[in-house]
Amino acid sequence: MKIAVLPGDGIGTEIVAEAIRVLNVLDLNFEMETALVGGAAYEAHGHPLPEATLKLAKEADAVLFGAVGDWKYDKLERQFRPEQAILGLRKNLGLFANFRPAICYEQLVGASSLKPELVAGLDILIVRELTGDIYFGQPRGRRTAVDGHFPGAEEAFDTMRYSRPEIERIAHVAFQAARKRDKRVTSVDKANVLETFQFWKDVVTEVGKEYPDVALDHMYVDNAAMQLVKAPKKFDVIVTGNMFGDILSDAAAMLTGSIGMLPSASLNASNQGLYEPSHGSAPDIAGKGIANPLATILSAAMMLRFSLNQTEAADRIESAVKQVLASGLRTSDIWSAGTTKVSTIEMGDAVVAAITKTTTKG
Ligand SMILES: NC(=O)c1ccc[n+]([C@@H]2O[C@H](COP(=O)([O-])OP(=O)(O)OC[C@H]3O[C@@H](n4cnc5c(N)ncnc54)[C@H](O)[C@@H]3O)[C@@H](O)[C@H]2O)c1
Ligand SMILES: CC(C)[C@H](C(=O)O)[C@@H](O)C(=O)O
Ligand SMILES: [Mg+2]
Repeated sequence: MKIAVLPGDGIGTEIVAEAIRVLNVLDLNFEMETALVGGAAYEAHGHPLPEATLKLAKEADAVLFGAVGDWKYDKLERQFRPEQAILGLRKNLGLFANFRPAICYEQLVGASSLKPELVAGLDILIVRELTGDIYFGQPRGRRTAVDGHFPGAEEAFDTMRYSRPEIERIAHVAFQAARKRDKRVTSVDKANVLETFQFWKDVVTEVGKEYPDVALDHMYVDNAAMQLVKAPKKFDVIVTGNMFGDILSDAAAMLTGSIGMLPSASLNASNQGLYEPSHGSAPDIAGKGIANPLATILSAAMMLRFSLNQTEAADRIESAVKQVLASGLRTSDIWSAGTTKVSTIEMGDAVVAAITKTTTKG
């Protein structure tokens, strides 16, 4: 078994280093190979997703990804911007199903920006379609407007689109996930305005008929954003398109205490997966040694569970994380009075130590 390790930029390198230490202590005998991606790859090879990196990712059984991006690349031609690396990996590997579980650990109830009673016990799953929608629709570009409010003016445009099979397959993923949980799916759309999302709603409804044991309801995305901060525990599984899923998952991150707590798994049809925290390269804190590595460590646990058939090892990582939080250690993003502030590396040390302790106990 081979894991492609792509740390990327900013805090990507800091948090992936901790996840690697956690994987190493489990002694699972995987081969790991590291490659450059994002801005780091652009600097070295002139492209954010070099051929060799893509090849490594395709050949691996799973990819562990950090984050890409930095403000200094924002003026580059789009094809050279770091973000194209993660988009290219998703597209090239066919990683259409993105799982973003938002779980509020008991110890972090007070770290959320919401009232404790709204998030205590929270366990929701966002299933985000990841290879379609306005992110990948063609045509897109710049042109001179021929109509609209300002004919003759410079304008930019993107194309929102979804095909029936694309919606069907992500809907199946969501219903099947719901069967293992509380058997409720909320499909989030904007069918009241966008034809793409009326179609989305129609197709999800059709697929839902194959899952009579799962309750399906539909919600407009603006209301969903509100409900997520009003009564998040009412959700079980949320299924939605690429762009709405991006936005709603960052909002859901704060329900867990911090975006530094939200892992993710992106799977293709053959269960090959890319695992990454839901957050970005955080240039504002990069290099300071204060980033929370837990979203990446928990993404590594998802990798063991979903792609590498190592359920027990995944359980051990997750219970080590809970133990560390119970012992009061916190990176600054989840720190509150009465807890102990630790660095990225100290948090990694603590998870490694908690795993080692359970190993010794046998
Ligand atoms: N998958 C990815 O690689 C990915 C995802 C999102 C954003 N990005 C890129 O990252 C760059 C920064 O984007 P942004 O600032 O909008 O989003 P971001 O997620 O990087 O950061 C948003 C805020 O959350 C904080 N934060 C994020 N992760 C944290 C962690 N692990 N511990 C503590 N605090 C954390 C940051 O310090 C920042 O204040 C951009 O170039 C963007 O395109 C990449
Ligand atoms: C960096 C960017 C392309 C990416 C996205 O929009 O999908 C990020 O925000 C994410 O959530 O993984
Ligand atoms: Mg995002």
